Amino acid sequence: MALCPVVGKLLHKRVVLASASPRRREILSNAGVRFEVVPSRFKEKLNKASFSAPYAYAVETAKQKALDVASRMHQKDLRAPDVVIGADTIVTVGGLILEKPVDKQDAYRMLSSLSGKEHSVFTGVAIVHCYSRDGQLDTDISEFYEETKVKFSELSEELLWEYIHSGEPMDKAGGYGIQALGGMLVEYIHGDFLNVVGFPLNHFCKKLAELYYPPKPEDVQRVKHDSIPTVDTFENPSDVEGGGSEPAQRNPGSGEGEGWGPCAPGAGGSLVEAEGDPRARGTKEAAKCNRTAETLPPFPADLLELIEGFKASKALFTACKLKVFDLLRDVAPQKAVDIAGNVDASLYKTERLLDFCTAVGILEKTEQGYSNTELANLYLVSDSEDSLHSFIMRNNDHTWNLFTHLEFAIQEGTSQPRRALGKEAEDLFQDSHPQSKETQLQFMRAMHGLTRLTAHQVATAFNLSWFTSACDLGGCTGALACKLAQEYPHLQVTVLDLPNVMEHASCFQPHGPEAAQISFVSGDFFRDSLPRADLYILSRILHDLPDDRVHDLLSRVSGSSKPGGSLLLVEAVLDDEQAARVSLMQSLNTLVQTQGRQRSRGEYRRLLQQHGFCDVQVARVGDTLDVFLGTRAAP
Ligand SMILES: O=c1[nH]cc([C@@H]2O[C@H](COP(=O)(O)OP(=O)(O)OP(=O)(O)O)[C@@H](O)[C@H]2O)c(=O)[nH]1
Repeated sequence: MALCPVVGKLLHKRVVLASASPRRREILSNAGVRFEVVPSRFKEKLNKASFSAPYAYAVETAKQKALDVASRMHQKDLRAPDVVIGADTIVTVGGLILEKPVDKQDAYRMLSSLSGKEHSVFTGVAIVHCYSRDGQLDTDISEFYEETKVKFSELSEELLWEYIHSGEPMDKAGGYGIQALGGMLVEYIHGDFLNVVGFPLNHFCKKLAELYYPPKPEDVQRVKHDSIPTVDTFENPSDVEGGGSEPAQRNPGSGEGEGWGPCAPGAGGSLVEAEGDPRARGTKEAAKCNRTAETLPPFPADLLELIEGFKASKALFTACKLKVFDLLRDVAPQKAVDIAGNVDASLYKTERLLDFCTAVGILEKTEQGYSNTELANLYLVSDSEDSLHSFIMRNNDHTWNLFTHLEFAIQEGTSQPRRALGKEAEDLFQDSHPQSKETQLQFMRAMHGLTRLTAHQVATAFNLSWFTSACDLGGCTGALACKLAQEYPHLQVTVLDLPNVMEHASCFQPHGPEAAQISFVSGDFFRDSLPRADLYILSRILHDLPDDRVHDLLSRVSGSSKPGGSLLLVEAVLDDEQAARVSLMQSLNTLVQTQGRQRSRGEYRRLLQQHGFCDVQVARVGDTLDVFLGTRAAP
């Protein structure tokens, strides 16, 4: 692949990304760069007025971020990394520089100044090559910036506040994330999209090419000014023999603005080398080393992520189990020593865990200590409204064990609760296998968090306003019922679930006005008569059941439905290409846990029709869920 040789030049180096931005991390790792993350502690408070142009401010800030990390790492290890990359993204409008908003009012101020206008996004980048000379840090700095123009639509007050309350603006330059909800505000962009997201990858590759493959005078005519060189363009004997592997050193005679000097004759065409200079010797060795790097196959970044992915999951599970995010919700920032003391763990190892959490964007680290990111406050704190803490703990305590038996599930074609948990698959959802109150509550909280993630979209996938009564079969904590009641004030919703679930449902009952619309009924939808309703709901139930039980349940629902009544079915389906990876992973989850199976959209549609539900409509919700609405025909 043409881009690989450029990025491949970094493969044998210790590369550090001096940034806490999860977006920068993702962009660089998607490009196959292997690197460590050490967030910079440089305070972004240079005097903006002292810069001739906004981009100069971004470039200088990027440089200071990278230098801060280089010098800290050098002091700590007495060895700096080979390359440190720093970046800074700003937005400019009407002569003002906008950085990350400090609070919601600030986000409002920023976003309203962008409404209906074109603005510029600048990302400054510094690539700092580090060398150790007599114990001192020496650096060669290469810097550049990229500009992208973005135009916003006119934004209503309501939209602005809704967007601000989503929490997305808070850690983003200019108060928006073009890659997520913020993309909806954008009318057009001119330039590099990834530059807006935080890292101008294309310009970065060109810069690397310029550094590692400086054109020889005779090549100047051959190289298109703005192209990223490929192997074909540059691979020739003199390039391989003499260099092109280490960045070309600045010609001592050339000024800062002149960029990188052309090759010195006799040094293989690309390096200025001094006899006896250890740095030059290192360069020769590296050149030999990188000769093979050029012919290496593409770096398997995605594969490595797959191989090691379980370690990242386990680190998150551990931080949740130690309630690190609860601790930091209450008091932040906190130093590692205080957090370790609070969670009763080793200081050194806690610090490693906290730094990992910082690197993956769920904690922030400053000189004052660690704090939760917005994401952690929303989802990782154990008692937040949208908490996924119990879902994470369920994965840690339950699903993890099941997945260690995946090979048996595949070989034997059976689910594995007996081997993994000492239970039968059918006992997982039944009263027949009593669970401790804590396990039951953990399961219910996990389902609650998961259901809430998509409940609004499920409730509004179709216009359900003409129904007056609904029954959510296996509706657990009533998370979906609650959204339905909020959306449709004339709808009465019954939640039917097993007695062991209903026993704890009161812990989740809503307190708002919608509480009066919801009732909880204890029962087994396979045995007891179903509460009367003109809309039945089966949300994420059928995939856990084998075919005979699916037919059994659907015929009971169909038998209870009046002509004109409907069934709303919610399931992750198997055959949608876009969602293939997530759905396939869920299908592994189903096969290891239960006797059910994931089905295709066509299969669910046929199942509904077979049981008398016609005019089946389907809507896609989020990345994975399909919502089906079928109407009971007259028998
Ligand atoms: O559309 C988007 N625009 C910007 C972003 C993110 O915004 C921040 C910009 O902040 P900064 O450059 O100061 O970087 P930090 O996040 O503070 O990390 P450092 O440790 O590098 O200072 C950046 O994260 C962009 O990715 C976005 O996501 N979308």
